[in-house]
Formats: sequence, C-alpha cells, structure tokens
Amino acid sequence: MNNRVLIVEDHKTTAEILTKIAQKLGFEVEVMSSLADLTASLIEDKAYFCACVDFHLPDAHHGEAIDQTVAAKIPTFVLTGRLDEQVRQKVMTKAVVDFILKETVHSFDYVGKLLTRLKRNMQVNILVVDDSLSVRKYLRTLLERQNFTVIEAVDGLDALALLAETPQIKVVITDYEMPNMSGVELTSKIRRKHPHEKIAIVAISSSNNAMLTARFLKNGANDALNKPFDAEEFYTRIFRNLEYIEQIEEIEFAANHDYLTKIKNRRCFFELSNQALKTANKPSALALLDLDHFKAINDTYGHEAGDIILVQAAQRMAAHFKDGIVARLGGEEFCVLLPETSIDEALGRFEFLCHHFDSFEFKVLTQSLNVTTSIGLVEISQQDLSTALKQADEALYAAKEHGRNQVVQYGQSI
Ligand SMILES: Nc1nc2c(ncn2[C@@H]2O[C@H](COP(=O)(O)OP(=O)(O)OP(=O)(O)O)[C@@H](O)[C@H]2O)c(=O)[nH]1
Repeated sequence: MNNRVLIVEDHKTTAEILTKIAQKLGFEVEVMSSLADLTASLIEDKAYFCACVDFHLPDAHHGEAIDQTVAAKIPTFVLTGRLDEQVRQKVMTKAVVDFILKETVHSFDYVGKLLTRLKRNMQVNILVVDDSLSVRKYLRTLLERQNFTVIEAVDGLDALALLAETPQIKVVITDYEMPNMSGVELTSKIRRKHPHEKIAIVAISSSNNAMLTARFLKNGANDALNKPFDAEEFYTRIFRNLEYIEQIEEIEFAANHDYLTKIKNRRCFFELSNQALKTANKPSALALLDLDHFKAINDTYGHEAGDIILVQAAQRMAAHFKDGIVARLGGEEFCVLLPETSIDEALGRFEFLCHHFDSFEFKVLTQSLNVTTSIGLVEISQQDLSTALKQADEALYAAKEHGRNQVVQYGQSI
C-alpha cells in the first residue's frame, strides 16, 4: 500500500493539524499550499494513498486543485469552510471520496475516521450483482473510489457461485429484476448460509416501489436504497453496514482472545479443541506450558516487563505451532493442542521450543532477559480434554519439580 497522504491547504494551522492526524495513523505526509505548488510537482508521477484538498486556495477559488488530484487518480477528499448547496453539488460532481466542512474540532475527528476507513476498505471485497453492465460499471467506479475491491456478478446464480469461492466478501449490493433469480430470492438464499453480521446485503430498488423495499428487508437485506440515489447517501449506507459488521467482529475477537497477548483465550481453546478432537482420526498431543520463576521477573523488573515477556512468549509459541491451537489459559500458563500429531513428533517439537526459549533473548524495555519454560505433555486418544489437561498438569508439575526448563511426558518416568 502506498503510505503517503497529500495535503493541499494554505492555512498553516489547519495543515499542521491534518498532518498530525495522518502521521498518528502511520501515514507519511506531503503538504502543498497552492494550486501552483500542485501543478509544479507533477503529481501524476507520484503515487499517494489519498489527497486532502482545500476547496478554496489563494490561487484557486473554485476547487480547481481538486480537478488535478482527481485527474491524477488520487482518492480525494475535500475540505471546505463554506458549504452551500451549490458548493456541495460542485464538489460531488468532481468524483471525490467525501467532503468535510471545516466547522468544529469534530470535522478533524472525521478526517481521522475517513483515513482509517479508506485504509480498512482496502481489505473489503464487495460483490455487485446486476445484469446491467452500465449499472455495474457505475457502482464499481463509486466503490473503487473508496478503495474497495469490487467483484461483479451478472445474476443471482453467478453471485452465489462467487460467494462460495470468495469468503472475503463482506457486502453484497443487489438489484431486484434480473434473469434466473430475482434480487429478493438471492437475498433469501444468501441468508440461509450467511447471517446479517457476516455479510451485509444492500438492495437497490426503484423509488416507485415501496413494497419491494419491505420485501427485501423482510427477506434478510440489511438495507435498501432507492434509485436514483445520491453518491453521498450510498457511501453512508455502505459504511454504516460495514461498521456494524466490524463492531461484531471486534466483539467476537474480544470474547475469544486474551486481552494482553491477543492469542486465544481459555474459552476459545476449549471450544476449538473439543471440535478438533471430535473429528480427529488419530491421537493428538496436548501440552501445558508454564514460564519459570515468573514471579521473580515481575519482582525484579516490574509488572510491565512481565507483560512484555508474556506477549513475546505467546508470539513465539503461536509462530512455532501454526498448525495447532495455542492459548493463554491465565497468568503465565499456556496450552497447545496439536491435533492428529503423534506423541513422539510432539515431544521433539516441544523440546525444540524449550531449547529455543532457553537461548532466546527477550527484549524488555532497555534490557535483554532469558526466560525458560517448563512443559507437561500428554497424548490424547480416548480420554476427554479435561482429563488430558489434568494429566498434562501432573506432567508439568513433575517438570517443575525436576529442575524446570524441560518437557515431561505424562506417564513416563524421568
Ligand atoms: N506481568 C504479569 N504477571 C502476571 C500476570 N498474570 C500473572 N502474573 C504473575 O505471574 C506470577 C506467577 O508466579 P508463581 O505462580 O509463583 O510462579 P513462578 O514464579 O513462575 O514459579 P514457577 O512456576 O514455580 O516456576 C505471579 O507473580 C503473578 O502475579 C500478568 O498478566 N502479567
């Protein structure tokens, strides 16, 4: 992704505030203060993530700078101190991403939100379903302006096939009247497999049919737009529906992950492991890992240092067992399930991890520390997860008793 934001603004303080907002979000910033600057810099030759352009500049009173950034295919949003209907119309016909009225501090908050949205949109796939090529083209133009990836389907059958092979699709925009299957039928079919909070369906129907809007909504559409629609309203509805999906995703993530290390939490570990064990055709391996003398680390270097080590340890385990289910059970205790993995293979891999921890330097604030881990390992063939965890815990206890920094396999003498 290109990471540069172009700011075209003659007011120094405003340019400084915008620069800070963009930099805080991780963007590089280039500021120009006039149309002349813009013309001289040959922006066509450079790539920008987006441009934030003042409608009124000392040498461009009517938004001429906007024409230049739009012509250079830079997603452009416009800042203006005055917004009457005439200016609004003029700005929107220029194919911009959005416009912002410089009124209050909230306007600047909105700039931050817009930059974040544009960045997030790059990960979002939107499926446009319409039998009319011109409508598909128009919607594609509107959506690509906002950095979305657009996939087109010519009818409902095509749409269902594309949905099945593209799990990244988060929004479906569908027309009503299409060959093979109506938009309402398509909506209902999508809903049988994908709930509202996973895929948003936005229906587009003609303005003279209020009943159709209701049918779409009753059959599972999240939202409906009447033709002809305004680009601003279209964007607002797409964003609102996406934000709903993203908020649910955030809640789900928080419910399933540990707040500190961001790896899976205890609840999620049990759920995923029980599922994996149910379908396993071969024995699996389960390990409990506990960092050694962690209290002493907290006492010597502080709780913050302890937190940093927990995060790094979790990252190491997750990277080492990409094929397994890795979770933080609480405190300095972690758990790993390797489905359908023989105990001998698992033993080798956990011994390797143990050795890796021993030789790895954890970077904590200004220091490098060594932290070791003790591991209790057990094979799961017939017993349930709770029993296996108790057995792994016994093995872990033995590993601690026998000097720490080692793997002990349940049932094996040391
Ligand atoms: N920094 C930090 N410390 C934590 C967290 N959760 C638990 N701890 C600390 O982890 C330490 C665990 O100490 P103990 O159970 O005595 O175990 P230990 O010192 O690692 O000793 P052994 O397990 O016997 O090697 C305690 O000091 C807890 O306060 C956390 O989220 N962050």
